[in-house]
Amino acid sequence: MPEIHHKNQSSGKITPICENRNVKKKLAILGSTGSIGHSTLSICESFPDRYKVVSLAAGVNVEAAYNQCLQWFPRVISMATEEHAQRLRTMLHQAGHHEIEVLWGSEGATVVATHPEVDFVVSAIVGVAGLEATYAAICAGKTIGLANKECLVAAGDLIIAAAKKHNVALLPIDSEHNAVHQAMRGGSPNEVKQIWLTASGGPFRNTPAADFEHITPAQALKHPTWTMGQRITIDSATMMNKGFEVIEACRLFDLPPAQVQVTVHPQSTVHSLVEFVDGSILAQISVTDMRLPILYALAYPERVPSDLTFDLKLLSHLDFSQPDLSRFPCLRLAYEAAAAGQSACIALNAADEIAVAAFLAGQIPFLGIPRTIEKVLEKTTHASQASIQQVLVADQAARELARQIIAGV
Ligand SMILES: NC(=O)C1=CN([C@@H]2O[C@H](COP(=O)(O)OP(=O)(O)OC[C@H]3O[C@@H](n4cnc5c(N)ncnc54)[C@H](OP(=O)(O)O)[C@@H]3O)[C@@H](O)[C@H]2O)C=CC1
Ligand SMILES: CC(=O)[C@@H](O)[C@H](O)COP(=O)(O)O
Ligand SMILES: [Mn+2]
Repeated sequence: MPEIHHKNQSSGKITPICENRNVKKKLAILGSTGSIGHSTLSICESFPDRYKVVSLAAGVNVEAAYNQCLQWFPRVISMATEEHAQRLRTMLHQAGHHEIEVLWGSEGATVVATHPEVDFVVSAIVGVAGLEATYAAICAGKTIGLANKECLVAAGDLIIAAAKKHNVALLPIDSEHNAVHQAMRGGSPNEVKQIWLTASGGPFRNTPAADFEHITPAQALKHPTWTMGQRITIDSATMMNKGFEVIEACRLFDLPPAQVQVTVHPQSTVHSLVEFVDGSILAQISVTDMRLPILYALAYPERVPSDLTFDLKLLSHLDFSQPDLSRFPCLRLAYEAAAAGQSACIALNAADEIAVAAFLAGQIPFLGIPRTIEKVLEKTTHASQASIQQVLVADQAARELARQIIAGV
């Protein structure tokens, strides 16, 4: 059995580099209190002369948002609800900080993302909750560091069209797409034969099918190689995360699903591969630490020196194998949704979000996640969504359907 190295995401600090740069990139961070938000702020700490935090958006973690305000003094911060914004405002006012504007909801996050001083937006709110603000940032001409894959699953066509129209760079932070983005610099798009997204296989890579029904949330939340938020961790356990990533890759790199392959690579050191028509395969290899793809996106097109070094000994044993679609039906469902079109992709993501929450709440078993999604997809009819508002309407309908299925109505 090969030894798989320990998770090291965001462990330790990158040695701070002071460069006395005159021009700093000015950042909005959507999802600042989450795993990606935390890693992004760690980069800002390490490169104080390169990056300045202008605005933040968070959900319900008022304590963390308050601490970030005291460290970064953003011009504006937004919370998920009015109640959470009011609690944060009160804490800031009691500490004598009246200068930080506190907003809430999707509108508040949109103000954060489109702030006139901001030139780079890190999109890392989890789920479709981040869609409106990300879309608005693109339309406002901001460069996007995109971690939020659900945006591309639900509204990929609209996002890509807006990015083209406004000449905006969408720089992938998701580790696999970041790897593909790096490898793509080795050839032109029409020279690509196919891409290979690596999948860790999650905590149940070797679990027999008969045991899947009894998987608990605590077991599913133990990702073997990455430390991440709860939704993506469960999605990795079902391999829906890889399904979303297939759709994300189709959108970002303008490829049909047949040219986006998945290979199970439990070491999570090869972050993905691009196969070119001449037979060459370019892979991106680095530490299992999200700060590297975040730094790549923030610094692009430059490369910034860091001490996120990779130990070549970790390449002494690498495994790659085919995913097992019978034990991981979510990956099959995602390929089917990708082929079926936008309405199916919206339903795929919405049903998954509801089903994952129900699993974590102990309302459905692990296998209830794919069962719920499959039933929602069966009942989803094709319609065209020509605006973000129409996407959100379809998203709400699919959520309602998933809730009804879970309730057994
Ligand atoms: N973590 C990772 O390594 C990777 C993550 N991604 C993607 O990045 C995104 C973020 O993931 P991750 O950081 O792990 O997730 P987390 O759950 O750790 O963080 C989610 C963030 O979103 C905020 N949030 C949730 N709901 C709302 C809302 N309604 N309004 C405003 N903010 C909200 C949370 O705020 P609060 O905590 O205050 O409630 C938190 O800041 C996801 O789309 C994920 O798929 C992609 C690749 C890797
Ligand atoms: C870090 C990252 O990009 C995650 O999306 C990761 O890929 C999840 O691991 P899985 O490969 O198990 O889905
Ligand atoms: Mn990923």
